[in-house]
Amino acid sequence: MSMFRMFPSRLVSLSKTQAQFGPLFQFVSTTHGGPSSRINGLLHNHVELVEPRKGHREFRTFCTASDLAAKKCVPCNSEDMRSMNEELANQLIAKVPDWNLINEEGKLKLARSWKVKTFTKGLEFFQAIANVAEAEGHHPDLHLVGWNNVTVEIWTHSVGGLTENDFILAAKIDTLKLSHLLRVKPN
Ligand SMILES: C[C@H](O)[C@H](O)[C@H]1CNC2=NC(N)=NC(=O)C2=N1
Repeated sequence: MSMFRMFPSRLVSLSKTQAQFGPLFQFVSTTHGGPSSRINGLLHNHVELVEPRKGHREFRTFCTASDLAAKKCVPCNSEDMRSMNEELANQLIAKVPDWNLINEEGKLKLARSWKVKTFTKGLEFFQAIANVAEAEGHHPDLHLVGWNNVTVEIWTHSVGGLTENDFILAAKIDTLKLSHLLRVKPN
């Protein structure tokens, strides 16, 4: 499949850096937002062109959670960083199925909650996540409520929404071995 083809536009925005190196690709809709758009950037993962639906063409990337976890967050202050739309967020949330996609007054975020064994194990939990966040230069919002309820929210503050960085961080958090800190849910 040729890398550059004209497709009806689906306004999806990622930073150029992410589009070049990510398994995703960037649609650039024409200025008038009309039907033509171009794919640019490398398609790292198999992309399937789903049958056109009423003039739209849909793409599915097959990047997996481990693909996301193996990637690196890009600096959030790059000038071409923009938040993604809900459609792409709904596609990407499938790659990190234990996370929830929340919409807080129009602001999209990723969120996930756990119950920890003790208050101090909650702090250990945060420290393990903080180590990943510091290594990535991308940071979550951490909540420890009622001594053992932990919630992690991830979004890109510089754009006020979601970017691929957020999904990368969520996928990396999911690779951490933290079950020893967690209360086992009564079955
Ligand atoms: C320069 C550096 O990219 C910024 O300060 C980072 C730090 N960590 C961050 N974390 C998150 N979640 N969003 C940001 O916009 C952000 N910006």
